[in-house]
Amino acid sequence: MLRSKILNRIRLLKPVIDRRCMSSASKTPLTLLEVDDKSGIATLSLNRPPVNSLNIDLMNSIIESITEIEGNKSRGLILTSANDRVFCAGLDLNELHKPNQERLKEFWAVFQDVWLALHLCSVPTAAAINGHAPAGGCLLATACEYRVMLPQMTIGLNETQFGYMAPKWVMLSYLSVLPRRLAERALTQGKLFTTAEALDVGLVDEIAASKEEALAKCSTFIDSFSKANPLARSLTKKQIREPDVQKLIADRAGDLKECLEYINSPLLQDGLGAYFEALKQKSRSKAGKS
Ligand SMILES: CC/C=C\C/C=C\C/C=C/C=C/CC(=O)SCCNC(=O)CCNC(=O)[C@H](O)C(C)(C)COP(=O)(O)OP(=O)(O)OC[C@H]1O[C@@H](n2cnc3c(N)ncnc32)[C@H](O)[C@@H]1OP(=O)(O)O
Repeated sequence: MLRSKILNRIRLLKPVIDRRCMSSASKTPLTLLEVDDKSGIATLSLNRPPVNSLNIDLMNSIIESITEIEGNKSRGLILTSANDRVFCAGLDLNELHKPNQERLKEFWAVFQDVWLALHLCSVPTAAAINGHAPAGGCLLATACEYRVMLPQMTIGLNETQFGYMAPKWVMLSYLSVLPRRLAERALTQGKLFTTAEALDVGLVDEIAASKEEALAKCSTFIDSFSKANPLARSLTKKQIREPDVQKLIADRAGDLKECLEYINSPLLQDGLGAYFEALKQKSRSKAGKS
């Protein structure tokens, strides 16, 4: 009964995700998908310069790739970045700052979809975190089952640093990896963990000296399921993740409404504007422009 319920729910989910995927074709490859013909493991690289910030097109491209990977019977999915400094800079602040309301609704729905698609992905998933992973970038990493990170990077849900509170389902993704007291402290502080700190608290599982080593460690993790029946493994993962997923699926409209109110509030728009300006200023001074 529960199995068919879960499968039906996934089928219900899929049409939403598939329909969204068809709606936008990006001109440049926002994601690069390679399947190793020996191991059968798919590597999905985020490829939206300069920092893989998540806009509608990139998130649709990720969803499309996950749907393709699940359909082509890949043995596993490794999520990584084509950029050697940044894994993913989180949500594209251009989508949140002074947003077009219709676009913001679509943006948020796709944000919900990309988490559901990755969190419920039927094949084993691992993140080779070869760059900084703040906020939404951290969410993509925690949606995966295993995380390998390179040194001297940062990862964490830093929303309170720019005046936001992460949505409930984003917090749940953190709580699926960190003990509650630590997750609460990190969320309220908006903490960005260094690679060493992230390993220490269990936010990441291993550290690798290079991207190649990180990919190899992720492949070893995926190989650890070689003796498990793929369907039984997938159903077991979905059953364990079902309660968290249900909290979003049961009230996607409510989550969207709360997000719109929150993002559009003047206080938050001011905070976000100042934060975004500081980022641009930092970038300009780095490039030697005053
Ligand atoms: C009740 C609650 C319900 C709902 C809640 C409502 C809303 C919640 C909102 C929520 C969730 C938010 C999650 C998010 O992901 S918001 C985004 C958070 N991201 C960040 O804070 C990261 C910011 N970026 C950085 O820290 C750094 O850029 C870096 C560490 C990722 C990389 O540093 P670099 O030194 O390599 O690069 P920079 O010079 O800083 O940047 C280069 C370039 O990229 C621009 N940029 C950086 N990050 C973003 C971004 N997230 N979006 C858009 N653009 C970004 C940066 O401005 C530079 O651009 P220019 O060169 O100035 O053009």
